[in-house]
Amino acid sequence: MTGFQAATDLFLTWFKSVGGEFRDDLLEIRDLRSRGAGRGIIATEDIPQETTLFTIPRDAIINVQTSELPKKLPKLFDGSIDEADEDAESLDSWGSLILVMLYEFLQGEASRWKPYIDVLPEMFDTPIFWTDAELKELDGTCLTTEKIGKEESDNMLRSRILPVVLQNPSIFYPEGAQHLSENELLRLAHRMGSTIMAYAFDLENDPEQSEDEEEGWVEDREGQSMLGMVPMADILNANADFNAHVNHGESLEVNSLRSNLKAGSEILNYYGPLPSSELLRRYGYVTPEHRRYDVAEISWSLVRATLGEILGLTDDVLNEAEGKMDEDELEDYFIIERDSGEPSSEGQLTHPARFQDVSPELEQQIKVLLKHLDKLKVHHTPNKRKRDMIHETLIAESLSAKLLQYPTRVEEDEELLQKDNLSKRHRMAIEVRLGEKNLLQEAIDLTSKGDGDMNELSGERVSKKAKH
Ligand SMILES: C[S@@+](CC[C@H](N)C(=O)[O-])C[C@H]1O[C@@H](n2cnc3c(N)ncnc32)[C@H](O)[C@@H]1O
Repeated sequence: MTGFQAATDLFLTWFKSVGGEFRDDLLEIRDLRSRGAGRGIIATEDIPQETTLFTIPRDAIINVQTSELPKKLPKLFDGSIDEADEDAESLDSWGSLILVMLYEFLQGEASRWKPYIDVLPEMFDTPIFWTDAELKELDGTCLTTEKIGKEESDNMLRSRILPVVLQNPSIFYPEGAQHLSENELLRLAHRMGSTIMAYAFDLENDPEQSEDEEEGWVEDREGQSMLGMVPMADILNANADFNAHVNHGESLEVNSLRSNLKAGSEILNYYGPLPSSELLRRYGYVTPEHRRYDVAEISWSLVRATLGEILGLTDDVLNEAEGKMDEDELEDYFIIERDSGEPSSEGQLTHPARFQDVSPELEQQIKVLLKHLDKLKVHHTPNKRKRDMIHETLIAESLSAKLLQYPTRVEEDEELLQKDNLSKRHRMAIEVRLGEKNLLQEAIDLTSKGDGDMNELSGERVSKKAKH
């Protein structure tokens, strides 16, 4: 038996010993590493709709209510720390759970969750762990350095999390245990943070309990919900086309959703309508089913520069007109996305995702800018038809300019994906950028339907330029 299988078996035995119920007669935890999906849960029989597949008692969850750590450092967790220090922020649910996970991890055999912690990952494919060369493949996509947030996480962990462990070694380490160096601790804190990002659940109240008790499972401090690590529910992989649902009651219950869940199918949870970029950022994987939710971001500065080009206006003029706009109305970025609809109650994707419009917010901002240009008498668009033409041309050309910001073209990406020697990370980066480009092309096609008009305007611009 491999170490991987042995760890799975120990975990399942432990899960039952803490009161978890698992329908072994219907399900099996399988090794899905050959398809890059770690562990997953597979149906071994056909499963009827609304079958309870497994149940997790609330005290088997790891969080601030079940771990011993908050009892040992009460001031830190009850929000009363540093009341005298106005600059001190209390830990949010994220920071609290990182500390709890560090504590439980460092406790080793002394943690009551040890067999569960042993099946949590040591390595991640989320971009926060990518090398610079790997990150380069994401150039032009929504996954910017800021969005990936390595530096911000480092700072948060160094300033808020590590000092707590370093100042309280006798709490975090069992007697005789070797203490980690600051760098080792930082690596471990990143690992715990990423585990929480990809595995933790937002816990909802047990409706029965919250009726008569004030203290519920939703931590209402500053409106934040309570995060928790939920053994077994997080062995489930997930997709946009899914077949199971987690119910938050007295215990957490995972139920089947489909009327026809066949033996051999993987039981899949749902993380929400996430675009490939966000799925990669939070969970370190992508799937074809999530592509329908892909998004691209276009900056206002690019649209503005394109408008300057089309109308032959200088930056000064554009600045002046923009200066007349209400600052609250001025967005820096616009999201381009399809109308993807909702999955059915059985978790199926029944409608194709289609564009309705490129971005009503962008259209509105362009409209306001054109109105101010008109008022300044630097550019007059005499009739609606002409204004619409400028609109369409501007949007289509801005989207085309955005396409040029990716270092590779669609055809190159498609060719690269045919290779079978690509690393997993490289392949995922290509999927993300290709998804964005396909989306932008679809938006261009939608905008370019009135091509005749656009040609007319482009022709006008060319002749205008030629005159200068
Ligand atoms: C909550 S865990 C699911 C259990 C996980 N497979 C394991 O072995 O621990 C979430 C992680 O599982 C992987 N995962 C989830 N759904 C996946 C899918 N459809 N395809 C590939 N990997 C998936 C990703 O690595 C993700 O970060």
